[in-house]
Amino acid sequence: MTATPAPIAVALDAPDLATAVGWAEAVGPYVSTVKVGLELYLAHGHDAVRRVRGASGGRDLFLDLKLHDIPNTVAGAARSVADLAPAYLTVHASGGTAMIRAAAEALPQTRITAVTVLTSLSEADLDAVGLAGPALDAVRRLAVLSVEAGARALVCSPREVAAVRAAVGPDIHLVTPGVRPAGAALGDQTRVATPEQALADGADLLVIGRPVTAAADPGAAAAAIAAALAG
Ligand SMILES: O=C(O)c1cc(=O)[nH]c(=O)n1[C@@H]1O[C@H](COP(=O)(O)O)[C@@H](O)[C@H]1O
Repeated sequence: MTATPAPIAVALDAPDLATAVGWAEAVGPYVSTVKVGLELYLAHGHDAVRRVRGASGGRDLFLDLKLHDIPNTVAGAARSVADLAPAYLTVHASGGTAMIRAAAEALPQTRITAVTVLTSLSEADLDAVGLAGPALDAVRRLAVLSVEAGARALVCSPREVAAVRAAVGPDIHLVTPGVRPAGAALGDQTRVATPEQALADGADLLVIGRPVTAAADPGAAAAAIAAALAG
């Protein structure tokens, strides 16, 4: 077990609970956080969250449900997961100020984490959905709006993290998916950087899924990334 686990949230995007529990056990010694997202939560719910958290050795919980609805509904959804005491709960920043505030008020102990612009989206994708202009402009605008509404963490790509840090200051946790060790397959991610670069640019927590969980030995993959970050 490493003395200080690395600031990594491993995305436990597994089709079944047994696989997710195995990954959580393997990576728990090396990482600070485990992330449960829609694939696992929608199939197995609260029980899955408790099981993987236990298997990880009690690492912090990042509950990635990307809530996006009217404020009353989002507040209710946030209350529905209060007993899991997540350190982070995601909402889509584009849901707007009142929605983010409703989540923050419903779950004051949790860092409501606003997802700015998905790391899978390219500049061309943004054009197509009517968000013309550099991704950075939209990310920065949504970041500032979210923090003003009570978000205490933000998700952006590692390419934008330095600019977002400059815009929101030191107290907001910046979380970056779209992290790929050099040479790793990008999959569906487009706005990416290496773990070392993301951390150097000011990220507090790196979300990493397939580079760890698709490896032959997920524990060894997590340990290698953690060691690279420590070095
Ligand atoms: O909110 C997230 O965690 C998230 C936001 C985002 O913009 N991009 C993104 O990839 N994610 C999540 O981060 C994880 C990335 O997984 P890999 O691409 O396998 O490393 C997945 O669980 C995504 O759902």
